[in-house]
Amino acid sequence: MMTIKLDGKKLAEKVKTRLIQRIADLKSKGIKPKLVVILVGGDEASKIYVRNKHRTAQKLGIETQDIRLQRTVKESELLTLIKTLNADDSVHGILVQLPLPEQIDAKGVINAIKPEKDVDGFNPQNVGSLFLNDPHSLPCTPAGILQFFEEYHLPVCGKHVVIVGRSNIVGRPMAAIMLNHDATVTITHSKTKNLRKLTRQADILIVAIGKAEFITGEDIKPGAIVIDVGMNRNENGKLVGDVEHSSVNERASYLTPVPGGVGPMTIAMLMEQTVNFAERSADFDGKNVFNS
Ligand SMILES: Nc1nc(=O)c2c([nH]1)NC[C@@H]1CN(c3ccc(C(=O)N[C@@H](CCC(=O)O)C(=O)O)cc3)C=[N+]21
Ligand SMILES: [Mg+2]
Repeated sequence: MMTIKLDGKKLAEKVKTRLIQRIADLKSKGIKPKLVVILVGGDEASKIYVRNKHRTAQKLGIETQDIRLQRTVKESELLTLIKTLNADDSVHGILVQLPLPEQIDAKGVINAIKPEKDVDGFNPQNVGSLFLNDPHSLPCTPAGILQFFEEYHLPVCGKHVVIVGRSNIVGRPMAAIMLNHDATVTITHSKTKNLRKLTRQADILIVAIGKAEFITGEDIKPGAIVIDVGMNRNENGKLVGDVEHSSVNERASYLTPVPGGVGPMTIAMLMEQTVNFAERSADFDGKNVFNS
């Protein structure tokens, strides 16, 4: 079987192109979309993410500000900063890069971000709205994955979607989004018995567990659509996904590459969400109607 590559680089360009006019319209109203990224310490994946976010935002004319804090920063300091950004009308989106160092309670920090500025869609209010099929913002990676299904006209309704991984960032919100699109959803994780028996039943398999090449050709049903969310370095320092592409290729009907698949889409959706939020602030004539 010929496997069709789901090209995230190309699709991300398309998503960004459809933002250009919207950003111009905002600017004619005196509004420049602005995203603030808070970084505490910083691992390798985070650095890639930050670099790519910057480059993309700059090209589009979205303002980004990075606030870099020491790894040893106090939680109270971080919370004070978020409060200031929540109150700043020039800021439309706030993203706190995860993971955070151990001394900081990530849950408390995410809770502190005003839901209307929560571009990641991680705040419990936004998670709840998503689960009730009335989303305010979608987590960027699952939102980016959904774009592939729309772009390539791949039906989701009635399909069996199997998700490997139950993280707050990908697995859980992805399950909610697929359920909202009338899929039958199975979430598998480290405690799942006979996990590979379930992955073989998937019409659509979404893998987000952070284990290099965990899913191989034998683990999928021929013709399945496979979405690889992983970004791991193998022993040679090469970037590899959670899927073994050599064996899944020619067995899957569609497959996202790594790199160039889900990663660029995550960034494109982050930009789109920032623009969405800036438009909402403009619609209300600068007045903050979401008093939270
Ligand atoms: N609050 C928060 N939200 C996140 O969404 C979030 C986060 N924290 N922490 C870190 C992870 C990681 N992440 C990436 C997104 C895109 C690429 C990306 O652009 N990847 C490209 C480039 C790879 C390369 O340059 O080597 C690709 O896959 O093609 C990478 C990593 C978002 N995350
Ligand atoms: Mg990728």
